[in-house]
Amino acid sequence: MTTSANGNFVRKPFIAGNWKMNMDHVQGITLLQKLAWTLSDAKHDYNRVEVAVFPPFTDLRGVQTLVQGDELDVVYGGQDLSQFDSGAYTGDISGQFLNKLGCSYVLVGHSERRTIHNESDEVLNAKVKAAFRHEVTPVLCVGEGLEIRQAGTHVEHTLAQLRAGVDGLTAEQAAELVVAYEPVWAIGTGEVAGPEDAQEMCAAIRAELAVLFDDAVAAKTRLLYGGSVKANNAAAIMAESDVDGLLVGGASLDPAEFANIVRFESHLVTD
Ligand SMILES: O=C(CO)COP(=O)(O)O
Repeated sequence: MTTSANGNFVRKPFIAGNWKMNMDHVQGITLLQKLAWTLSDAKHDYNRVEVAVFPPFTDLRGVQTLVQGDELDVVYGGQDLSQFDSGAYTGDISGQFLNKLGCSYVLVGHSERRTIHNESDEVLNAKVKAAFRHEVTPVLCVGEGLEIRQAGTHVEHTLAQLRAGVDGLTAEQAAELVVAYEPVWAIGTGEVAGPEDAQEMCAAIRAELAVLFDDAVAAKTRLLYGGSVKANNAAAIMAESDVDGLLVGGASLDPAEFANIVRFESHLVTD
């Protein structure tokens, strides 16, 4: 992350937990309550670091009720949305429904959607646009598999996904968008990309946004890293100048561990 002379962050850090297909709606409420209590005990400043969770669709109504009832500052979002607004699309979820449930964000193009559900760049671009149509901010996920990393073409590959994902967006939308770099080989494997790998790609994404839009957009878009993030590696990754946040899978299911990731600032090594 980048700080200005007064110690404030230039872009507000964003720490997000992707619960994937874990936690039924009862378990989800317990997890969120524990997370909120832990952060409250630690006097977490939500104005300084934004905290988001991405529960399964079936948990969202319960999450909304808890967030509203207890006036939590945690924001939340869906893990996917349809590129369509309504109609005969069995099993799909409209961005309008997510908006109505108070979702601030939605994940688009997670590698598990790209691989298991064969979602193409064209479909993902339509989903990004659908999210904006319904006033839900998309978190566009990009990243390479192991073979591409080994071939050394990971930057090219990831930037191609980025270009396809943001095609046709306005500068204003691009500045609001969040992009998550998640190298597939580092997801759920315990294999974490080093802070320098995260920085290399986030810097490349920012430079590409400056080319596709302009410098002002590139300076605003928040870029996340995801892949085997834990409390013990979060601070080092967040110390990189172009990394503005973390998209956490497994470790977000443990409220104490996730709270420690949110509180990465207390783990920063100071000279
Ligand atoms: O895919 C991820 C978050 O979206 C990362 O998952 P893990 O943190 O479990 O590696």
